[in-house]
Amino acid sequence: MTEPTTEFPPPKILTLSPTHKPILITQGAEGRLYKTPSPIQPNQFCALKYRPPKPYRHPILDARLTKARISSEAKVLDRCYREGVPVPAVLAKDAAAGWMMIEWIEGEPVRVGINTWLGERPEDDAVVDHSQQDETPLIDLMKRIGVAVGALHRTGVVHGDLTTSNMMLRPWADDTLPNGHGDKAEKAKAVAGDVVVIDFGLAMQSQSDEDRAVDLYVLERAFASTHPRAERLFHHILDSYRVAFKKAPGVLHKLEDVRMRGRKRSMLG
Ligand SMILES: Nc1ncnc2c1ncn2[C@@H]1O[C@H](COP(=O)(O)OP(=O)(O)OP(=O)(O)O)[C@@H](O)[C@H]1O
Repeated sequence: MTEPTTEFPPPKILTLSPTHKPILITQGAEGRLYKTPSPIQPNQFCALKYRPPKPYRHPILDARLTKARISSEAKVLDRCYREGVPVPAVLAKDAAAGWMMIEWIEGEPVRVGINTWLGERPEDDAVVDHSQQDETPLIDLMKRIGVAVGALHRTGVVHGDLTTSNMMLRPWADDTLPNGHGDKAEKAKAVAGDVVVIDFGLAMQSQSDEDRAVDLYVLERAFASTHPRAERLFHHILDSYRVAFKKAPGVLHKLEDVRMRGRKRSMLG
């Protein structure tokens, strides 16, 4: 991802309102994400995901690819949303024009919440005396992640890029937030909230244990590199996945094979 800029023209849909300027949130290699007032619910925002034309691609191929990608992402999101998986709702789309409008999810990415929790901990996790710390709020978040991934897989969808950046922590209502002030309460608040899975650009429909295991493996590797100090807690994600998803035992068995292949590959360089 490069630094967001506003130099590029947004899609036509975002230029129609004379009063509201869309905000460019991120700009990746393939697409851009804007925050804009919702045309459906006044006083609310939505996210507009836009895949602009790629000048380096043949125009016919580019139009076909863009349309297929937006349609596929919207279809997967719709399916998940209908089945109660925590994902943003699709509000509108024009696949041929390269955009879809989805529900805006308030809150921070899970990555930020976990890193706030970890705070100034020493890099080397082994020197920390965990018995002195109440890690329940962080462990509870790990369990909510496992439940969300279990729900996703139960629906017959694999995400393709599960990371703690592709999950948002939607804040709970104030009265359900952890009580109190001070460092401990602030840390607990950082990891409070519902886990909402985003970015289904690489997702596909699959019922295969192998595909599901690869999904978990991608998350495991991403987690270890993003939060090395919390790596020893990763098993809580898998434990709650096992409880949330009936077919988890087969997937977790496959995960052993996938890990083994990963280790062999890294040994061979
Ligand atoms: N529905 C949403 N509500 C709030 N913020 C969002 C939402 N969707 C995405 N974001 C924010 O925008 C960032 C980029 O979104 P997303 O990952 O979907 O786009 P991308 O990485 O450009 O997509 P792709 O990987 O498909 O090219 C996210 O990391 C998140 O911070």
